Amino acid sequence: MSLITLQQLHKSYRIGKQPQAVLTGIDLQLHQGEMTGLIGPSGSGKSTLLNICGLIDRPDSGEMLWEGQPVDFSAKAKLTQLRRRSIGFVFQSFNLIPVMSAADNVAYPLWLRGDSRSEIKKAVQTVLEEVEVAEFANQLPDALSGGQRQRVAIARALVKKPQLLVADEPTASLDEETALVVADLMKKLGREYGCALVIATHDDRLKPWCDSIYQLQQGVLQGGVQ
Ligand SMILES: Nc1ncnc2c1ncn2[C@@H]1O[C@H](COP(=O)(O)OP(=O)(O)OP(=O)(O)O)[C@@H](O)[C@H]1O
Repeated sequence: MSLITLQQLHKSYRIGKQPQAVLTGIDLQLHQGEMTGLIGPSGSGKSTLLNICGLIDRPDSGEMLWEGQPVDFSAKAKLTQLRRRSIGFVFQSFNLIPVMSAADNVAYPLWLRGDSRSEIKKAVQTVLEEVEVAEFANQLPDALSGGQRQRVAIARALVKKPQLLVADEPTASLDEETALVVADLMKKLGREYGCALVIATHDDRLKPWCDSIYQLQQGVLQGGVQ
């Protein structure tokens, strides 16, 4: 069974008096252990679709199933709980908290969840080693390179062992070599942690990492399993 099933999702934004249709009938399944790529021109709705998958935004109509159960977008507290517990996010601009060390940034989702200090310490150390930045644990984000910051952001997304990892242009701020290393790491760790990974990208070089790749054009998805 897929982790996430989207059925006939529609979403528009109102700009002035005019509604602008962005998603016009999206059908998609995301499977654990697999990487799904979304490509498409700027403004085609990739972030909008990721935000719905990540329970940050809601569709106007259509259904989203999580492990086969319909998601109720009006149940805000339940959505927040599911998002905190089960979804990790990686962004182009890393979104690390500048006044917190790399280790504390990674620990943050576990503090929010109320884990014990000893559990947090162990989990943070393990994941920082997996993304190969353990030696920078006590540094502030400003002291790290872009690639190192994105590794810390990946660690922060994975530390709670999410079922879904949502990545919006995760390599767009990185040089070519670093981008490919980061893509490789996300794919490897996504498999290891058994999460479904959905990634929006302009970067054609990431295609080989994707199990399925979809082009978002005029509100609908084209493509599929590679
Ligand atoms: N909160 C919002 N209010 C109004 N319009 C929005 C909002 N968010 C997105 N849009 C519009 O929806 C369309 C799709 O935007 P979206 O950010 O999803 O595209 P994208 O494919 O991710 O673009 P990019 O590749 O440039 O990041 C755009 O026309 C954008 O202006």
